[in-house]
Amino acid sequence: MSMKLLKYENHLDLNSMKELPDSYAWSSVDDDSPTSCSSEPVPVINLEDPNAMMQVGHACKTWGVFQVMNHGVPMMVLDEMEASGRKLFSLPIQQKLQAARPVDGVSGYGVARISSFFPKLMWSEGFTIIGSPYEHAQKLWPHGYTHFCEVIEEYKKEMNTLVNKLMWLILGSLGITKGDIKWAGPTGELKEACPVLQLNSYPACPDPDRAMGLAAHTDSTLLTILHQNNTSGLQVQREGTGWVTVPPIRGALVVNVGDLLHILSNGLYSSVLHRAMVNRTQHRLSVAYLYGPPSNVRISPLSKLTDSCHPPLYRPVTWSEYLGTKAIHFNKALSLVRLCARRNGFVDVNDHNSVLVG
Ligand SMILES: C=C1C[C@]23C[C@H]1CC[C@H]2[C@@]12CCC[C@@](C)(C(=O)O1)[C@H]2[C@@H]3C(=O)O
Ligand SMILES: O=C(O)CCC(=O)C(=O)O
Ligand SMILES: [Fe+2]
Repeated sequence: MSMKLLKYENHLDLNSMKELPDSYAWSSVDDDSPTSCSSEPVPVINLEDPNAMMQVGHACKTWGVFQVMNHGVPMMVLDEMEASGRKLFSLPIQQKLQAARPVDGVSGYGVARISSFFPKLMWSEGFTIIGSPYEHAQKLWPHGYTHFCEVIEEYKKEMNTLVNKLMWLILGSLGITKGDIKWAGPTGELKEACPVLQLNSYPACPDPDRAMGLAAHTDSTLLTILHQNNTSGLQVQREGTGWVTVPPIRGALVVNVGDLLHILSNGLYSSVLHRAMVNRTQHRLSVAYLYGPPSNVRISPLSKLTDSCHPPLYRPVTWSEYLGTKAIHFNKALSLVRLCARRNGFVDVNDHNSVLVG
């Protein structure tokens, strides 16, 4: 029997397993348990606050993650997305496998793409939608796919509006205006890259302290907007503190700084390392809207943010080039597009284009 089939068989069992199989036991998970009780909470920003831009900038600089309220996305759109996600993941495994992600593909049903970089399996299943959801939905619900498609399209529309709002707040906080962004249209709308929607399902787990829902990673995006249901599990790593839980707040959305915003801001705003934990009794669901630049745009540090004292730290890269690097090198991808010496004076060993400065 092939490994792929075995993995999917294990998946089939995730919802009913009474014990954690060894292949899912991450021995080191509780060595670095969260310190969230004692630490400062992840910032929660009211987007209607006149000071929102300053707060967003501060959160990007000091955390790389924040939650937003009064973001303009109707509660009903969030609830319907959640219900549709639940419906999808509660289908029988054979049905879900009709829409399985091809071995060399990106969209469809399957285990986390980053699984291959880890020796143990993750306690989760994912569904990636790129472009139109019709093809997948038709395979999942041959006789009733239109509602799912409508929900996805509506969700993407709302997320696109919000991502525009957030991008301009973030760029504004860096002193960047519309004329500085090549991929902004005449009325300031950011030309839409093909957005990616990632649905994640984390079934209740018999031994949550030894399991991992989604292993630590940064997103290969400019921004990610995450909707989590009422079950906690998302944790972010903060320098000097450790893992901090991002508590679910009804109606709020989590915003992550991704690697491409890290590059665009010349490292002023750092992409955030995050992971998802699982729990013993509740099924957890999350929906990530992954926002990147249009495919022909090369992202490099904004010239307004660089001068002779602050040279560009990264070389230009398109979203798809970066995804390709990430798919091969995973968490070394960002240092592989880095040009200059690190602030601590060392040159990254992976970086063959390094120039020492200062
Ligand atoms: C556009 C993207 C961004 C991807 C790859 C591709 C499609 C799915 C995205 C995710 C979603 C889940 C976490 C992640 C780490 C994963 O494994 O798949 C993400 C990855 C990335 O941000 O690198
Ligand atoms: O489920 C979560 O809270 C995290 C999901 C995530 O990090 C992702 O989809 O990229
Ligand atoms: Fe993520």
